[in-house]
Amino acid sequence: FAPSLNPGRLALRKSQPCPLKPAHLPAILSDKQHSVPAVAQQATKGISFPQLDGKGMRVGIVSTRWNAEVVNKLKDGARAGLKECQVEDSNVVEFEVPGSWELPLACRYMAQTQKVDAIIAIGVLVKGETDHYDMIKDAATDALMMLGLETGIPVLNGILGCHTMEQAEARATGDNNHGVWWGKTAIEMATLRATQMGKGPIAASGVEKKKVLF
Ligand SMILES: Nc1c(NC[C@H](O)[C@H](O)[C@H](O)CO)[nH]c(=O)[nH]c1=O
Ligand SMILES: CC(=O)[C@@H](O)COP(=O)(O)O
Repeated sequence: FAPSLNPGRLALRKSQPCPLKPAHLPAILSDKQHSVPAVAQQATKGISFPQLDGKGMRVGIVSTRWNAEVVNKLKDGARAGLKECQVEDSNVVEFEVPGSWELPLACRYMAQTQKVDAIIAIGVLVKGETDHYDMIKDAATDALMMLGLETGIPVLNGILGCHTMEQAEARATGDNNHGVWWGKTAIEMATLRATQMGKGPIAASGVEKKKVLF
């Protein structure tokens, strides 16, 4: 079992049983011997991050007003994740769109300015009575992926596709707030872009101050 790189997470979780089958243990041990109650598995889900330095990085958050209550919690999580990476509040630019369908285009407007190091798109799709959910879920997530590949700017997929509002709430709450991971993932990918492509950090370069588009 590889320990978390983030001491904070490790400290929070050290009293919980490890749900992973340690790679170095003999294969003779059955999965059953490693099984843990569902609740513990849920609590230990997630990802660890290396030490990240987002100083001087400028990050966009585009979010929906659909399912605003949960979306706002995810946004809080994303801001907290960015803060943990030393991104200054003044370097987080935010705007809203009606629904998840609108996220890719709004993110594209933001990406085209070339004044952000990463963009986090946040929305919550909850399956209703019609096929509308499936149409939006696949199209919007594909479009976000294409946008990142097309522009080279990391575009985070912060769209939750849930069958119930409870599922969405659970993923926007406490230690399971996915927004925190999205914030950190944004900085990890922006750092990769900076080191591999020599692009960014935007705020440190002062580029964003030359012409204000948003
Ligand atoms: N049902 C949900 C929507 N629907 C709205 C669409 O995203 C879009 O705004 C409309 O079709 C106009 O283009 N959006 C969500 O984000 N979440 C939903 O659960
Ligand atoms: C605009 C919508 O998202 C809506 O038409 C979806 O309807 P439903 O959630 O009942 O499938």
